Amino acid sequence: MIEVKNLTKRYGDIKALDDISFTVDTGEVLGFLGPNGAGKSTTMNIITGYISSTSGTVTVDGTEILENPRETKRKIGYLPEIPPLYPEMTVRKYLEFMFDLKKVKLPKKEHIEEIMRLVRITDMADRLIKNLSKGYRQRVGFGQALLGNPPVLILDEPTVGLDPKQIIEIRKLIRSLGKKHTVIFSSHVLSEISATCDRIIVISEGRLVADSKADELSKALADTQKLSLTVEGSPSDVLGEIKKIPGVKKYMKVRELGEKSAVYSVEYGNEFDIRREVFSAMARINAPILEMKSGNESLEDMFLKLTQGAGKAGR
Ligand SMILES: Nc1ncnc2c1ncn2[C@@H]1O[C@H](COP(=O)(O)OP(=O)(O)OP(=O)(O)O)[C@@H](O)[C@H]1O
Repeated sequence: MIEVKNLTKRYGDIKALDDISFTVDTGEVLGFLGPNGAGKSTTMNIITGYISSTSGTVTVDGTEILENPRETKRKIGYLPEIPPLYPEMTVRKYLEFMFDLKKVKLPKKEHIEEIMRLVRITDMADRLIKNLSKGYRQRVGFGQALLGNPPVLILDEPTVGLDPKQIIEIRKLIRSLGKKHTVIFSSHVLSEISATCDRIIVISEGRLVADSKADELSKALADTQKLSLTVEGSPSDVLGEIKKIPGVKKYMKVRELGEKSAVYSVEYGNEFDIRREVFSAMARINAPILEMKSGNESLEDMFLKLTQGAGKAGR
């Protein structure tokens, strides 16, 4: 359905995208994951025809965005990071306005009613957009993206700034839209993407570093867990005991805290939960644990791992 080929984008000296290629099949929900500044918005803006690439092509259902912008754009519903809403309009007026702007050729009233039902904003139809909560405003943004029933939906960080309840609702909405549409949706949060997508593409500094099924990537990234410990006692005794615990892969003293205690970092296999063993081991050597924190890998760790092992998670 979507074919992105050798996309490169320069902004002056900055190479925002460096030879990115991927395809998205019909009906697939693709997550586009990357830290801030990785090039997600740039890619989405090129796919939707808002900006041009320096080189490379984007084809949507057989038509090329640069050669055939009008026809190609009609196949795409786009929800930018900041949806283009008019706060002084009511929800219904705004959707009618966007319907006209997009020159949609469907029965207007019925189509807008259907979309409002789908994104569950019918109750808000006559409210001014400026009086809506952020979650409802985001739904109105989804509504405008759906005008004309485009087969492809491109959603740029659709859950940013929403509270946890709103995030769950929007995830549900994306999953239900994924039944009828091909969806690309970007985020810098792995859990966000893995909860909603079939497949994940990761970009970092403008390069594609992983392309894999959602569950495979989460599994690959989650094979190691980390524990941070603050323990009072002799570091050599503490490290000697940690070393003996089954499942421990890496361990080190991170820093000393005064004369008596130190912070340690322990990495262990995901199939283990070593917290109880750590507790018993430290009790054996009479070394009180002052703090124990489980920490999954940070996004930075994860990108480092992916960038170093680029292609490993690929399919
Ligand atoms: N109009 C522009 N002029 C110059 N540089 C730009 C422009 N737009 C983006 N960039 C740069 O291109 C790179 C990619 O930016 P982009 O906005 O695509 O990243 P992103 O992954 O969407 O990040 P974010 O989540 O922060 O929006 C960044 O280094 C950014 O500073």
